[in-house]
Amino acid sequence: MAVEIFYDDDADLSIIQGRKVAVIGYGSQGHAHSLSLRDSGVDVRIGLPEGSKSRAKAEEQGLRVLTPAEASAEADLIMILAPDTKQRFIYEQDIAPNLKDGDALFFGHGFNIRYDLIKPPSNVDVAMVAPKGPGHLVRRQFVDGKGVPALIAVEQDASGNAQALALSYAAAIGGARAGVIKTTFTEETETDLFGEQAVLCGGASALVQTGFEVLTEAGYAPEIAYFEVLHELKLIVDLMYEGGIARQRYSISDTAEYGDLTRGPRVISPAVKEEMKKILGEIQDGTFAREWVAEDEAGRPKFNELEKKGDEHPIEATGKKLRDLMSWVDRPITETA
Ligand SMILES: NC(=O)C1=CN([C@@H]2O[C@H](COP(=O)(O)OP(=O)(O)OC[C@H]3O[C@@H](n4cnc5c(N)ncnc54)[C@H](OP(=O)(O)O)[C@@H]3O)[C@@H](O)[C@H]2O)C=CC1
Ligand SMILES: CC[C@](O)(C(C)=O)C(=O)O
Ligand SMILES: [Mg+2]
Ligand SMILES: [Mg+2]
Repeated sequence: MAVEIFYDDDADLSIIQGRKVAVIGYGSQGHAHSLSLRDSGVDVRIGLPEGSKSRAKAEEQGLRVLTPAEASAEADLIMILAPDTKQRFIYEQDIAPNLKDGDALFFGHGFNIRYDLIKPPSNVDVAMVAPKGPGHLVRRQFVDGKGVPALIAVEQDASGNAQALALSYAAAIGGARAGVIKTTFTEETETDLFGEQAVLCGGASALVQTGFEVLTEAGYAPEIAYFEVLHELKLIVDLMYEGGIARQRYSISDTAEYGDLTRGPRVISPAVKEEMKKILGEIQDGTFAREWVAEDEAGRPKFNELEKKGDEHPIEATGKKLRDLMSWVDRPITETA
C-alpha cells in the first residue's frame, strides 16, 4: 500500500497555534521542537526538573521553563522529549496527574507506547511527530527555511482531530516543507530501532572502525586511513542522498564501481544479513527493549563501558587532530544547543 505524504499545503498551522504546548525535555529534539514551535507562533513552555542542566540553555533562548508537572498542568498538548528510558517515570509522576479531558499526549518516538511502558487514559489524543533526523539538524534546516522529513502517527484519537493536530505540529517544526509520512507507532518504533542499530549508527560505526583497524594494522598512516574510511564516507553518502546508490555509482570511477559491485557483498555477506534479521527479531519480540530498560535501571554499566571503549578507539584521536586542521568543515551541529 502506498504511503500518504503530506506537505505544508495540507497542514493547518492555526490548529497548533491555538494550543498551549509543553515540551518535556530540552535536548537534541526538545530544543529543536521548542524553538521552531515558538518561531511558528505557538505558545510553548518547557518542562525540566529543578536541577536540570538544560534549564539554562532554554532560558538563554528566551523560553519559559517550568517543572514538568507545572508545564503539563498548564498545557493542553504535552510533547515528551526526555530520554526514552526516563519517560515512564516522568509520565507517572508529572504528566498523568495533570492530564485533562481533551488534552493531547505527543511523542517523538514510539518506544514507550509500543512496549506498553506508558498506558495513557482513553480521554486524551495520543500521537507522534518523529523527525527522521538528529535534532540539531532539524533545527538548522528549519532556520535555513528547509525541513527534515517527519513521521506522524495516531495511537488514540479521542478528539477525532488527532491526525490534523499532529500534522499541524509537524508543519510548525518544518517537517511538512520536506514531507510528512503517516505511519503507526509500531512501524515507527521497529523501523527506527532497526535503522539505528543495524545500519545508521551500529552498522556504520562498526564498518568505519573495522576499516580503520584493517588499514592501520597493515601499516598505513592513520591520517590516510581516516580520510579513506570516515571523512570520504560523508561525500559518498551525500551522493546516495541526492540520487540513490545509482547516482553514487555514476559519480565514482569504474574501478571503484567494480570494487563496490564485487567486494561489497563479501563485506556485507549473507551471514551479516542473517544477523540483521536476528536484530530485527529482537526488536519485534521486545528482547531489545527489555534489555535496554534493565541496563538503564542498573545504572548503564555496559553502556558506559562500551561508550568509553568507543571514545578511546584510535580513530577518534586521529580524527580530532585532522578536523582541527580542516577549516572547510561545517560549524558543529551542537552549536544550537
Ligand atoms: N536525538 C534525536 O535526534 C532523536 C530523538 N528522538 C526521540 O526524541 C526523544 C528525546 O531524545 P533526545 O532528544 O535524543 O534526548 P536528549 O538526551 O538529547 O535530551 C533529553 C532531555 O530530557 C531532559 N530530561 C532528563 N530527565 C528529565 C526529566 N525527569 N524530566 C524532564 N526532562 C528530563 C534532559 O535534561 P538534562 O539536561 O537535565 O539531562 C534533556 O534536556 C526520545 O524519545 C528519542 O527517541 C527521535 C528522533 C531523533
Ligand atoms: C538515527 C538515530 C535516531 O533514530 C535519529 C536521530 O533519528 C535517534 O534515536 O537518535
Ligand atoms: Mg530515528
Ligand atoms: Mg531513534
